[in-house]
Amino acid sequence: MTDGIVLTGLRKVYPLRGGDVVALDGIDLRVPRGAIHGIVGESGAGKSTLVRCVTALERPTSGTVLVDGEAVDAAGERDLRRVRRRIGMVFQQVNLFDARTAAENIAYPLRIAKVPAARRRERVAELLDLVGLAGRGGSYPAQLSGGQKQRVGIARALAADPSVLLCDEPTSALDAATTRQILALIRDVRDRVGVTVLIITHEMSVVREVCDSVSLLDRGRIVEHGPIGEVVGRHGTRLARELIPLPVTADSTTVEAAFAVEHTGEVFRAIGGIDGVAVAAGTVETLGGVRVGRLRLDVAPDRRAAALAALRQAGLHVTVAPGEEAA
Ligand SMILES: Nc1ncnc2c1ncn2[C@@H]1O[C@H](COP(=O)(O)OP(=O)(O)OP(=O)(O)O)[C@@H](O)[C@H]1O
Repeated sequence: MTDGIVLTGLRKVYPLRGGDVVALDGIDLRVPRGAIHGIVGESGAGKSTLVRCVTALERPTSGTVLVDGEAVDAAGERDLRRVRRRIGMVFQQVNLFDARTAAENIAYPLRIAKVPAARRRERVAELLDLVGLAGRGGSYPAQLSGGQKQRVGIARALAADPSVLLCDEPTSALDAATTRQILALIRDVRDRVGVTVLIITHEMSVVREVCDSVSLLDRGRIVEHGPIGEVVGRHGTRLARELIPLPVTADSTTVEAAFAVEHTGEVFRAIGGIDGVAVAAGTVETLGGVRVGRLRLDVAPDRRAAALAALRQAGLHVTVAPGEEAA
């Protein structure tokens, strides 16, 4: 049995009168048990369709979806209910019952599954504790902040002890500080209960902060994929560029450059060999568990084009102000 999520040759075509829409065009993806995987991509790339296929809300046109070794795509009505119970869903809009307390909202899927009342109470107390809301079970949604409501949403998604947590834009409605707390909670939940997490997002900061690996979806295909440490190290790729957002300088004589810290020696040797480049400032930060060095470099205006080419040749992610490249 293969644990986690395995998608093979997943294809989804929506037949429309004006011509078929190919929403997923042959997706192969494996997310091992306990991993946090991000799916990023522009609007229309196929992210929601992919989620709907994993939760069996949508039947793929062809290909297979396995969750912990069980074929979701081929499940019959009865199996489907059991398979769906293995998948917890967290959405941008939490959609709690306003007239029910946090505890009652969390207990709801357990009532549906006919879990006895005593066990329900026990489980709800465990879940409130897990999501950092111990003592708030009696609060109504209107008495909770956006972040607290999302905590209730996560507890509710985990109630039936799923093996997969699908998070569809889980933090898009939250401010930056609350986003960080919710992402830390998702990571903590993964560490404590070993759930496999798939996060659909359009925010690279979410990927940076919480994901172990990432796939970039473009017109129904995975065009870039890998562990965060690997994708940020790939030269000139879209994910590497977007995962290492360096502040763009408006000054044509300075540029920013980033590199994996283990290459510091080579990077400094390379810079030392390039005419007209000097290090002005530097810092190191950790990104998805990978240490990345950032440098601000002074570049002599008359050597600019050659210096930028040489820096890139040396494997640095170089960022210049828009319109400054040719200056
Ligand atoms: N039910 C449907 N019928 C027809 N076409 C659909 C249907 N659902 C999605 N599509 C099309 O499939 C493609 C992928 O859509 P999808 O919603 O999966 O993208 P997305 O990456 O989730 O976008 P967003 O970030 O805007 O939600 C789009 O071209 C969309 O118009």
